[in-house]
Amino acid sequence: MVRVKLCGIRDLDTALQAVQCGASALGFVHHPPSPRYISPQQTCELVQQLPPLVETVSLAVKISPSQAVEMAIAAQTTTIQYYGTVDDFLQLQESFPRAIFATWDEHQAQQLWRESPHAWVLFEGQTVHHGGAGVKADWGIARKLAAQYPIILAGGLQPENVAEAVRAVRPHGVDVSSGIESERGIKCPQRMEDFVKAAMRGL
Ligand SMILES: O=C(O)c1ccccc1N[C@@H]1O[C@H](COP(=O)(O)O)[C@@H](O)[C@H]1O
Repeated sequence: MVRVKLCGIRDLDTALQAVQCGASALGFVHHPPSPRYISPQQTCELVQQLPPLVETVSLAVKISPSQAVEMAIAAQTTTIQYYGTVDDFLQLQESFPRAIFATWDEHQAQQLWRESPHAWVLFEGQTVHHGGAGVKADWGIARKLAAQYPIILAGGLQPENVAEAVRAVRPHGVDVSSGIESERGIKCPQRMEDFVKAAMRGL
């Protein structure tokens, strides 16, 4: 079964709807320039009201490994999705093993796997602003990577294309932010539900 992460959650109602739809993970963006920004403290309050058995992911963008860990501890999230260098990610893994390395660069993924073969990679589209922009990943490269190690596919996924993406890439999981919104930063309950159903249909 493909795992589904719905990212950019900012309030409890949306978080509970996402869980109800069958999402296996919820993402929280602690990156101030993002329209989906939520502070670690607000995330902590929200996370405490979630039912058990739901993975919660803090997005750490271009900050040091120690700041990323501090942030996840404050947010009380289970996992860190990290945007930075391979070296910093390797350091992060030492203190916070439940971490995912986000990249659009095939060579960075390979470099990481040479150092840490069990590292989790989220492969997304290439953007200037580090994700959340609806830019599609290169599914050909993603397929090649997924044949080597399980990956999470992100970037430009929507209810309309996620089943095809799952069939083409065969990832462990998929991740979406802008593709389930009615407007920038505002999640659409119907699109969240359609996305999870379509992702499950893909396999
Ligand atoms: O969602 C954001 O605002 C965001 C900000 C900074 C880094 C990552 C962000 N989101 C992640 O980007 C990818 C792809 O998003 P989309 O579906 O193409 O909109 C996804 O992993 C989000 O978690």
